[in-house]
Amino acid sequence: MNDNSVGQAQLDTLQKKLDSAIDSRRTLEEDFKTQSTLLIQFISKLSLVSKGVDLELDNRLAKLRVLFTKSAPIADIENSIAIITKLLQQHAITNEKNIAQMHQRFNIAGESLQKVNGLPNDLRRNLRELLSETKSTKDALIQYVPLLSQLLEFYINALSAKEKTATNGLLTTPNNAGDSAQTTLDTSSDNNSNTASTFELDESLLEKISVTLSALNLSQAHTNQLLAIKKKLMGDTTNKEIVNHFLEIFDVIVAEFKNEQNNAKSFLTSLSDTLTSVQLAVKETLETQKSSQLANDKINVVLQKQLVDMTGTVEKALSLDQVKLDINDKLQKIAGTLEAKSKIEQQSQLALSQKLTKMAEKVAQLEEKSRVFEEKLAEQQIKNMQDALTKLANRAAFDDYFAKAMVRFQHRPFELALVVIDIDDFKKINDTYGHSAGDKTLQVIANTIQKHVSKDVFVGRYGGEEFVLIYSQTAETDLINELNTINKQVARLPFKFKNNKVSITLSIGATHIRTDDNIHLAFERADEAMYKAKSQGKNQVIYSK
Ligand SMILES: Nc1nc2c(ncn2[C@@H]2O[C@H](COP(=O)(O)OP(=O)(O)OP(=O)(O)O)[C@@H](O)[C@H]2O)c(=O)[nH]1
Repeated sequence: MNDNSVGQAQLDTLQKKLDSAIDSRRTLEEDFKTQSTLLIQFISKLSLVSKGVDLELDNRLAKLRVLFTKSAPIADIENSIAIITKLLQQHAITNEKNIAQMHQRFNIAGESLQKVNGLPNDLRRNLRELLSETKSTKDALIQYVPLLSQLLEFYINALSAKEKTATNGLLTTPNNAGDSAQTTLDTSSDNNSNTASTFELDESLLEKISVTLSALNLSQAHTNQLLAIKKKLMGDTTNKEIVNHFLEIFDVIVAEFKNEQNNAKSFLTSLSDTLTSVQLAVKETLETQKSSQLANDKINVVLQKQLVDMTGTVEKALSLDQVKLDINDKLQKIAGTLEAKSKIEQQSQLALSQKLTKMAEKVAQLEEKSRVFEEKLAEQQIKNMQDALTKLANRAAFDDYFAKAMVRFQHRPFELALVVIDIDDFKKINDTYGHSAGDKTLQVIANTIQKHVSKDVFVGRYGGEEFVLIYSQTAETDLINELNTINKQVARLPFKFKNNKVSITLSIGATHIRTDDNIHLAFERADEAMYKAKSQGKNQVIYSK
């Protein structure tokens, strides 16, 4: 082999090593790009899930997504993740504060009840247990605070209402009781506190409680429990039973708080944990890159020096043979240095790809959790728009649907009609056969209406014994025919309460929306038509032009 071919072979080896170093670098960059895309997708999904929870969090996540999309410097990304982690921590603190406040209120109300004289022993024991349990665990969801406060208010009202009407000494209030929570249950007429005293609940109060309970959107299991308690409450006749059932209602609501809170808490905790570990992984990656950059820089210096040496060798050489020998020697050294360089790059690539794999696993785990949370949120949203008793759309869903229909109508008018349906003499059903019979009646009538309306008609429970329908493409005659059919179907329902056959009828008011209407005017017209049906003898449909 002549000198030229030895030199050429060395240069070829050098070229190959350089090529392989360039390839490793490219693979590294591609891997990083793939993982960045994965993170961008994850952050998008995360933004969707946490949307509306906190405006600032929404914005920060959007910014982080942009940073990833435009491959911003890793230090900026690290900074952005640190801010998001901090936000999540602040969120957790605010949440804790709200929960603490909620508990304080809960305990104040509970302790007031404890001060009531003459409470039965088992009730006192249950109450003590409930209070000590809620004191230590501090569980509650802020969205339920107004409902729970309302319920507590009913409870206190129930006791003080009896104060005023108690003429038989069953309930009295001590003269110094300035605080409504100091209401005293006095069983002086019967000193045995276990003996049940008569306590007739104010009907409007029961109705308010019933409506409040229906407005609570709890899980299916808790809703069933509440319905069962509500049923028992309607048949209660003694103080002891009523108070016990109120406490059972609290128990169900507290249990629901716990479930909901645990779900949200565990999601936020794992979100925060994952972001922290992503932040750590990014930091480590940055450090790995920095140290591999340092090692590379050092090698480059060595290479540089070796190349300079080689030039010096040629300049200083006395003979061609010596040049050959020296260059050969230097080329060996350069090849060794390049090999070391490529090894460092491979190691750094391996370390980086291991970290990215770990990160991707974490992201996948969190994606799964956020999917479950997303499903729960969607379920909750459906429940928020549904009436718990009849399973029809509720008032909120109606308001939303009708408002959107009105916007479409104002954009381009079409046959948009609104119908208000009210059950006739419904109070009589409640008064004669009890509230449970009334509830059952509402369910059966809701099903019958739903069964006999055309497809695509919106059916909702407006409240109490009132239903609303929205028709989107039905002309006057067809609308009146369909409403008459519904009316007849309901009148034919074979209701039987306490062995009495009962016929229940409807009063129905309907109208088409006019171009000069607004939501309020249209509703009033349909409502007036319904009242006209009532005043003209009930059990009929009135259409208002
Ligand atoms: N069982 C039950 N009753 C309810 C519910 N919501 C409202 N009510 C009752 O519905 C009744 C409505 O009575 P009113 O408004 O006097 O009307 P009505 O007896 O139907 O009389 P007309 O409208 O004149 O035919 C009241 O007794 C309410 O307590 C509920 O969710 N369940």
